[in-house]
Amino acid sequence: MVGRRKVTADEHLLDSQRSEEWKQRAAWRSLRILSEFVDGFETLSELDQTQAVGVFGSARSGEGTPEYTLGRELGRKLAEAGCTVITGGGPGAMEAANRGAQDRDGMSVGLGIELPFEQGINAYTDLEVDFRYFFVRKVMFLKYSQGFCVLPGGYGTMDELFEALTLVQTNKVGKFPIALIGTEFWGGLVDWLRDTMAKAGNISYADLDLMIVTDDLDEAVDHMVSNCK
Ligand SMILES: C/C(=C\CNc1ncnc2c1ncn2[C@@H]1O[C@H](COP(=O)(O)O)[C@@H](O)[C@H]1O)CO
Repeated sequence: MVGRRKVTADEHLLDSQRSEEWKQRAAWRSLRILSEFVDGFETLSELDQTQAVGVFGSARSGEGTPEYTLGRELGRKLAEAGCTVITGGGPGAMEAANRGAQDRDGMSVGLGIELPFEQGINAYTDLEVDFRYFFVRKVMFLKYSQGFCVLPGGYGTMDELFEALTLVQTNKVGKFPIALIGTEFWGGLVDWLRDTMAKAGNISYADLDLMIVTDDLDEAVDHMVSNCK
């Protein structure tokens, strides 16, 4: 613990300021990482038979916010379409989507992450796995989801979105539908991607078509169902 803050496994692994002995032990940490992959694959293998959609979005969109309402409705619609809903298992938009899936008796999955401040997985999951390492958890999102719906969010959401986009852009994964939900929230980013990033030649204009931007949840869900790999 640092003060009242818990030192996480990610922090231990990434800390470059430790003693030689500490650095030697980092090599053994790979076994712990391996065991986390094994646990994740074992627990989530039952999802191999389902069509699953990952939902990303802000941990801070609490109950009562428009984003929470949107996330819950999205979870409901995904479940009605027969999709399993996979989230980060946290609060805010993640909780909303898990809750919506359960509202319609859909399968609701939470991939939790160890954080410096204890929080636990939200109360609306049927299947959950807790990860110590963010990067292991990311592999699970990508392995077990066939598409992604992205609600308004912050850095965590951006990280997850751009990881998915990069994998599709570089052909590391095949067809992977991505829907950004909320034109007002996402519009500025998409304008910047086109008018600055694509204009500078850092992505191609065709790369903008790797995602749709919509306010229509039915359109987002249709995009998932008709394009899932
Ligand atoms: C900030 C608070 C809690 C954070 N708890 C999280 N639990 C699970 N997953 C999380 C958490 N925070 C971020 N994530 C992942 O990133 C995305 C949301 O990040 P953003 O920066 O809020 O957009 C989300 O999809 C998760 O996978 C206390 O309220």
